[in-house]
Amino acid sequence: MRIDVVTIFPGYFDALELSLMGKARDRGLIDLHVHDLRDSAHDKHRTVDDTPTGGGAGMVMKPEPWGAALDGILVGAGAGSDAASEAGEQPLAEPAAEPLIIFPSPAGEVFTQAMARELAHEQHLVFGCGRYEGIDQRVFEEYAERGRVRLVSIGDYVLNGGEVASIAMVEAIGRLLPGVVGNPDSLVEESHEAGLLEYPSYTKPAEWRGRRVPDVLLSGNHAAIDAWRHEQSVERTRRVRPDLLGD
Ligand SMILES: Nc1nc2cc(Br)ccc2s1
Repeated sequence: MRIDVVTIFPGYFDALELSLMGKARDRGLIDLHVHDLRDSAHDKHRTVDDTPTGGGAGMVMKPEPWGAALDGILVGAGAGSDAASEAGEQPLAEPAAEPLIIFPSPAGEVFTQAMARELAHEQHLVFGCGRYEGIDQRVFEEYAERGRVRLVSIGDYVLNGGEVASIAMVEAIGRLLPGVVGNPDSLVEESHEAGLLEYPSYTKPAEWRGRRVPDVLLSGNHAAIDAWRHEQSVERTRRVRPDLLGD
């Protein structure tokens, strides 16, 4: 999977050089490209924001730098117009899959494990990280007309920008790609994977500060263990997230 990120704070994405995401990149499972939006701001001061038209507090991200940055990514991916297609000729190679552009936004659809699974099938994702009071609305309109755009929220709270949300989504999606996590079985019984929260986990020692591991887990009776774990998942979900059960 190719992932492009547009941001005024590229340094945030150094976090994706670590751990599993870093290994996935080293192994070519994820091809990450981070673009500084200011490199697409061609005025003398590399301006990316301006005051809100109609008044109001804060600043809004200007459309021109976003247009230059996203065009550069889309045309580079063969998803925008190019000389061959403009000349009406057949492209030499099969055009690349059309990228999906994701703008993290508190006003977006809520990101879920189901969406992570869905997006893990994409060949090319582009994350546009807004800051300030957001991005000029015409950017969303422009790219929704030319391709696929989704505004996505990672929760009902407001961050200072889309970078942290993008990192969260890249990790949630990236870990589902074949070969990224060592044992794919570990993806099956996680919270939200089957619409339930995961059961509590234990390891050695069998007793710690007078607290024993539940006897069933020491029984070797795997049918009983599976039943206990499912019961624990349902009980935890009903207690903590009854909405997931439709209650
Ligand atoms: N929860 C979220 N808050 C924000 C704030 C900004 Br500014 C941009 C994107 C997001 S996603």
